[in-house]
Amino acid sequence: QKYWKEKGAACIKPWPIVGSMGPLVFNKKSYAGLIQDIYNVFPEKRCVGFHLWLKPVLMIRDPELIKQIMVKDFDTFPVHQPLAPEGIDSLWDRNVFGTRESSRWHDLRAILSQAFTSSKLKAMFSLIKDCATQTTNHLLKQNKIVTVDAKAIFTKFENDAIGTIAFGITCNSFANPENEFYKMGQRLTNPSGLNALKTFFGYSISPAFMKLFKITLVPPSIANFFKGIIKETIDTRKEKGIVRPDMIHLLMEAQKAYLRYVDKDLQNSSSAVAEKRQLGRIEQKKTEITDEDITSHAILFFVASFDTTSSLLSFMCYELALNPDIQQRLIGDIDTTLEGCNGEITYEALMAMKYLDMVVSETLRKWPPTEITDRDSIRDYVIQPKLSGEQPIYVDANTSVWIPTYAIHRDPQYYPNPDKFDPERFSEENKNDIKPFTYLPFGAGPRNCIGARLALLKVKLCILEILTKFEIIAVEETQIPLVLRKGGINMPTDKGMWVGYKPRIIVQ
Ligand code: HEM
Repeated sequence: QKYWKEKGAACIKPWPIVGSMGPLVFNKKSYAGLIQDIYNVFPEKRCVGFHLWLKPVLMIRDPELIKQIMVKDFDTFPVHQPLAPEGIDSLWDRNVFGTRESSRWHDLRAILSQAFTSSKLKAMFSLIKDCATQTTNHLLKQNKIVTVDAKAIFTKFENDAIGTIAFGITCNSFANPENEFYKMGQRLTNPSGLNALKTFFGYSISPAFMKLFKITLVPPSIANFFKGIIKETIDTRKEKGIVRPDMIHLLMEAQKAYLRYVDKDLQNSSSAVAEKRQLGRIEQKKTEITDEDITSHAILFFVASFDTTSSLLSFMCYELALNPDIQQRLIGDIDTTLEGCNGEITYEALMAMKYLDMVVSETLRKWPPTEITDRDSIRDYVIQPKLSGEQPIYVDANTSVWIPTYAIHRDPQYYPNPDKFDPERFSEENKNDIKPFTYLPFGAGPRNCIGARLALLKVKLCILEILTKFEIIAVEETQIPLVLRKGGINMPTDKGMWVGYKPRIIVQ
């Protein structure tokens, strides 16, 4: 408390050792609930100080200030809080999320952005559609109402989708639920015990402890498994000249472009040219991409999309089950769209579906898969007073600031009746009323989610496939209202998200 008082910010009184995380640690609150509580303590303040264990963190409440930090003053806040001490996890440190080197981040971001252009997404469309079809076929096979925890279905869908897009492999987790890739993916994204602790809190508890015991973010057994897959894929592709419209291909192309560049460069060996080469490398934005880097990014894509995408799909099914009017309108829209393209959905037709987009947007508003996002300052910074009675707030270099996405999305001053699932908030007429920087499911500014367009494509395609064949209904097991699990991070629910998938046509 003293720390933030001296820096000029209102602050929540920390508990010894656990700081402000007590309610989470002692299973009294979900992570989302805790964020909301911290957010609500000082409703009139633009920011509030709290403690992540012993580490002081500043939560930014005011949308204007969020814009200032994420966009205008990006140069001061260009990185996320490191998840592990630098140097301990070479596999993680080099990817676009983990790197703290500004020029490398810029280059990687430029290379990776090419994977998410409309033409690349179009090329991936059929790979994703196959996974969505396998999901519906699995449910259809049973030819009855299938009652299931939606999350269990969509983790399989997402595993297969990211397997094919980022690793270049076909899994079909429905036909083959014991596949090693799925099991390793579960271990990677659902860490338990010490692993869970370190991925979330490790660095803020004690970087020295992590360094001493060489605790890595991606445990060596899992890293080696994924490294093996990537190596095999790269070798086979090089050997057989295979070209597939996925992310490995893109990174392999970037790797080749760099090697061509260095090759050409090394033909001139005088020292004068060396300097030119140095400049040229910066100007031409050529970043070396090693096989390790490709592995690192494949793992990053897995981690970044596995839980987020499957959560979004699960929450959407839950809300549709509880809101049959909304679901019927969506089904009507889907049927009309399919009629317009002879029963075979196209990328363009899917992207043009307005009501589907409204339903997805509202799900992301009510249930954002990532409760917060963050930025670290790389130099000292002052938040100048703006409201009467405010004083300057001094943010030292290497301070973390948090953007409380979940709490903002549930704040009634921005979204009246926030617990109501209402896609109309995102209609053509209404969406312009949403205050800038109060809708942040994919973050904002230059460091926003690079995979947002891919995520939306996957989710829309999958839900369309499902609603073509099924109606989603509430069943006895459906928890109403839905309760987030106390002590849980990344929006887990207390009792799962059980719904029924009722075939629209039962085959006799
Ligand atoms: C519903 C699904 C998803 C949600 C809700 C989501 C959300 C987010 C959020 C909130 C951030 C931080 C943004 C910021 O701080 O401004 C982020 C970053 C990121 N996301 Fe996503 N994400 C999703 C899916 C994906 C997918 C499918 C991929 C890639 C395959 C992906 C790759 C990334 C990467 C690489 C970053 C870090 C970008 C950087 O630091 O430059 N995400 N995501």
